[in-house]
Amino acid sequence: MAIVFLVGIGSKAWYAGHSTHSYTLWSFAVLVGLNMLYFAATTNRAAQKGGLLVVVGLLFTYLIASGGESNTGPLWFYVFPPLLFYLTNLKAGTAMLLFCFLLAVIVFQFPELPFVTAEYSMDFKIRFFATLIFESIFCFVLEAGRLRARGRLIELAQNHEYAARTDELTGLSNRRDMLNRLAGEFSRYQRSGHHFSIALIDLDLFKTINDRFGHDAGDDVLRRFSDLIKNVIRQTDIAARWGGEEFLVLLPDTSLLQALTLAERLRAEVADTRFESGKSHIPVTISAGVCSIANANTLDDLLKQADINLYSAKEAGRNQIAPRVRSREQKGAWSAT
Ligand SMILES: Nc1nc2c(ncn2[C@@H]2O[C@H](COP(=O)(O)OP(=O)(O)OP(=O)(O)O)[C@@H](O)[C@H]2O)c(=O)[nH]1
Repeated sequence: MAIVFLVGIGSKAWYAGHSTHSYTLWSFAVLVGLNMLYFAATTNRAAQKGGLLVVVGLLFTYLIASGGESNTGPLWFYVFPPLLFYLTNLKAGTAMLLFCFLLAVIVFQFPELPFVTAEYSMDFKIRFFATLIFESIFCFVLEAGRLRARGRLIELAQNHEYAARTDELTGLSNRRDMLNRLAGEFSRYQRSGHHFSIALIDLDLFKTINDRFGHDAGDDVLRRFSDLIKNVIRQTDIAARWGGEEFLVLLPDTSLLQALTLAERLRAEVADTRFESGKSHIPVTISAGVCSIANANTLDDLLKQADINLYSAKEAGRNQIAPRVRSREQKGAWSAT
């Protein structure tokens, strides 16, 4: 758009017989064009903005010093404040505006300088600065308001995005987020063959806990158990509240045996932790069904198999992990039976 303007006004000056003025405006159009070509070749946005600002600064200095056609050149100065804030930020824009004011002061104060050919009346100079200062302050306030609103919108969007994928009570991922992550991990497995496992965990006899100690105490157990999971899993693992008192842990790059080891560590940790409601001790244990993608064809299969394993852990008396495991000589390592 700037090029069209410069070429158009330059052509008008040409027909009006101001050939020097038109050549200068066309030269600026070429500089703007070169700046765009540079950006197309390098995609360096910062250099492109910097170049454009230099070109625009030079152009406005020329317009003020030469007066343009019929001494109307300084009118173009009013484009500068919004353009500067648009191209830079509040701080840099303000600094550059002050620099432009300085240039205008120099041109107005020293008409004998060799490049200054225009003459302006004192009334014009006073009104020019007054209106420009008013416009600059107005642009600054608008831009500051725009930035504040933008920051607030980004914060709101982030909060909504967080709420949409997080379980409110425990702070873990919710079921929807876990389904997305499972789909992502399954695609990674199909692409690169990286195995992963899941552990479906259920708090044993949770209804009894609620009935004996109250719903708030039950909520507290869910929160404390979630904290335990966060401490036991690796940073790359993801834990989610799958629903009610059921949790699902996704373990990337983990074999079935490694997943069983982790589930067993978590089971032991819960059994060893003292949960309390007031002064009463709440007996809390977990059961878990573990499954590896190596033993399933699809995600549905994987989840079904983990559920079946959880069911057999419950059937076998709770406070245990399935598939059943037996310990090897190495402490902490497990093998499926
Ligand atoms: N406090 C609390 N309780 C919940 C929440 N979500 C689900 N529950 C309760 O969890 C209990 C689950 O009970 P059941 O599905 O019968 O299972 P269980 O008592 O854990 O028995 P098993 O799973 O067989 O060991 C129900 O009483 C639900 O009301 C929650 O957010 N807070």
